[in-house]
Amino acid sequence: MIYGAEQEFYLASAPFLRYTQTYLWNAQQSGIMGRGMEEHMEPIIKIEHLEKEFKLKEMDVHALRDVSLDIYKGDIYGIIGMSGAGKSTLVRCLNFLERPTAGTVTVNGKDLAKLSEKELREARKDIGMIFQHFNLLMQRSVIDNVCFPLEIAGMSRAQARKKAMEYLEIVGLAEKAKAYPVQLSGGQKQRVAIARVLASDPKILLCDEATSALDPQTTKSILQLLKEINQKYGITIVVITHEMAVVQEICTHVAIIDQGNLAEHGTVEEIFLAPKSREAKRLIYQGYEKVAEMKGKRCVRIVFSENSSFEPVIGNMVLAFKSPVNILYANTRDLDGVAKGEMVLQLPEDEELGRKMIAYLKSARLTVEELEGYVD
Ligand SMILES: Nc1ncnc2c1ncn2[C@@H]1O[C@H](COP(=O)(O)OP(=O)(O)OP(=O)(O)O)[C@@H](O)[C@H]1O
Repeated sequence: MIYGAEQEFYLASAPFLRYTQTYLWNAQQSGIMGRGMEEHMEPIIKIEHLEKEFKLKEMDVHALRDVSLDIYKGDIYGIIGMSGAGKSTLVRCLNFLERPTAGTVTVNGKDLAKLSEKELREARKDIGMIFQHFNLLMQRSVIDNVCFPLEIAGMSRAQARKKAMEYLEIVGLAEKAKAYPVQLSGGQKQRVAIARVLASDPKILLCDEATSALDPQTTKSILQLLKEINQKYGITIVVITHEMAVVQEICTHVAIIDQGNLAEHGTVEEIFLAPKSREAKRLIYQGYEKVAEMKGKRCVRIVFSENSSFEPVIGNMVLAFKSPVNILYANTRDLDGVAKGEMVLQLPEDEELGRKMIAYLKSARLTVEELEGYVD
């Protein structure tokens, strides 16, 4: 493998462990190493049996229940669920903005609950955060917004400005350095927030609904920027969202939170190909227009995970069984840059024929899942 500037930086300036993690991350990205080898790596974030209860006057709110999750260096981990599911609470527990009621959060090998206030402040330097409403200082120019945390950390003004300009270049906003936040679009404001957080050299970036206030096109460009940052700097990213499209666009992994419980987690591909929990199915099927027509019928969802097309398989099946099938939904989705086709078919009423068709589709190496009973 060829060592680039980033690896040299790690070799020169960081302890062996950090270099090893970067090497493993790069090996994983370049396909040298399979995901299975992670078993031998420590997760960068380890959440074990996390509970969070808010005690209110009128009642207690149990926001998180027994959530356990491992996030590895280089992952872009989506946390998805409905409003009030507990996503923000979970992410705020990762830097102890919220203290868990029970369970442990270990970041970079440190159990956050065991740290003193000073050690916790130190540990938080590795964890950056961006928000839905950008949280910029409106009275300060773009460059001063990026400089602000650097100067607070003790960097000289000249040094801070130099570093801030470097990061404004990275996010494509160097020419707006002297502008004020009020003069920027939503997407530009989020870019400033990203430059500001990157300037502090975080190892982990938490994004709390970072694209929810943006239009679809701007959302795409910000997600693309986050992906570039992940790939270029190896920063682990945790993305909170209620939109499956965001998860599909950039995440490698996803955890689905439902009423404070971890409903399901895995790679985005695993969950997309075969969602198991009701909440995962609801999220995956939410784009289906003809859901009402699927009720009470023998429907199957098939997914192409390879580079081929549905038509010959379906056409050949209809010819082989001499029985038509009804196509209720067909679509292609881009999962982290890889096109996946999905289709919902209504099979014939005849039980035996339906079973044979399912076997036929499976023999064509399609992922086949019976929908009956899941569609609401
Ligand atoms: N500081 C708090 N005090 C009391 N209850 C809280 C507090 N923060 C969150 N909750 C409650 O915990 C539950 C989970 O809230 P949380 O904000 O984590 O959900 P969410 O999935 O992020 O929702 P949304 O997508 O709407 O932001 C909700 O019932 C919420 O009312």
